[in-house]
Amino acid sequence: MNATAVVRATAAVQIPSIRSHSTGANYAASAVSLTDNLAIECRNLSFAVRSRQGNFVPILKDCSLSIPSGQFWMLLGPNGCGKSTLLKILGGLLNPSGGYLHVKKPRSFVFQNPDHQVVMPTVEADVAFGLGKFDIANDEITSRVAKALDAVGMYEYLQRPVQTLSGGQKQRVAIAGALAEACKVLLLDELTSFLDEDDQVGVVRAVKSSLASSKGTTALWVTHRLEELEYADGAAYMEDGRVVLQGDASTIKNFVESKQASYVNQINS
Ligand SMILES: Nc1ncnc2c1ncn2[C@@H]1O[C@H](COP(=O)(O)OP(=O)(O)OP(=O)(O)O)[C@@H](O)[C@H]1O
Repeated sequence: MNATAVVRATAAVQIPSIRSHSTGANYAASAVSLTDNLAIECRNLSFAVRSRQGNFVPILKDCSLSIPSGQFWMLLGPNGCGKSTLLKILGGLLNPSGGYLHVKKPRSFVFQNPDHQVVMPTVEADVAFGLGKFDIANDEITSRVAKALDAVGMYEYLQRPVQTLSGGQKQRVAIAGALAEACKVLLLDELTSFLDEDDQVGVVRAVKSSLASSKGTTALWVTHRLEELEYADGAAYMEDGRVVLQGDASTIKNFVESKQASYVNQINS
């Protein structure tokens, strides 16, 4: 598939549902890749929650998305359309009710509020923290931490206590933690929503430059900010639980702007 082509997100392949419904707890995601070039591939994903009355409420419906390896993509759409839900499914934090899912691993999820994930006393200790689960030598840990902090422009903060960092600097440390673990897919949920304008630009640029210095890491970034699209290789737009359009960033930007203009026209007429 041409990565920059605009693709109407329709279900090209009919894949039977793995479950007809789910709270998701015991879904055994059978990961099958259609194409090795894709870091993320989902087709006809569905996800439902159970209401207090016991009914299943669909959140994702026939949701399909393909993201090539090594690219920086953004996911946009109106409030409540399902962006965070899709991201959590891609990150393995939620299990889909049905459909087809492939995400390259290891994958890392970076949350909106950096205070929830930057937890160690110093920057160096925080980035090294996640490496404790691997059987690697101290020299290798030191080297990975240095490279990851360098990739997000934070190497000079190595010894800084984390409580002295700005929100954007904490976000970058959280991203460095994911990069140090050599993640193949980086999932970032509205990182810039808590940040001032300088920090917002710093974080989005850090992701962009860290992908350039990594070996094929792919990032998917949920945002409401159209101006961030200038950093993206591609983007997808969701409405009502499904991706309605995916393609190059400028096409998605034009699409969203024309939707906004037609909405303004409607309320003015
Ligand atoms: N556990 C849940 N129980 C009930 N409804 C849920 C649950 N999780 C999500 N929803 C609903 O699913 C829909 C999609 O939520 P989600 O957070 O994925 O949207 P979003 O596109 O990320 O929204 P926003 O841009 O406002 O962050 C919303 O209507 C939300 O209220």
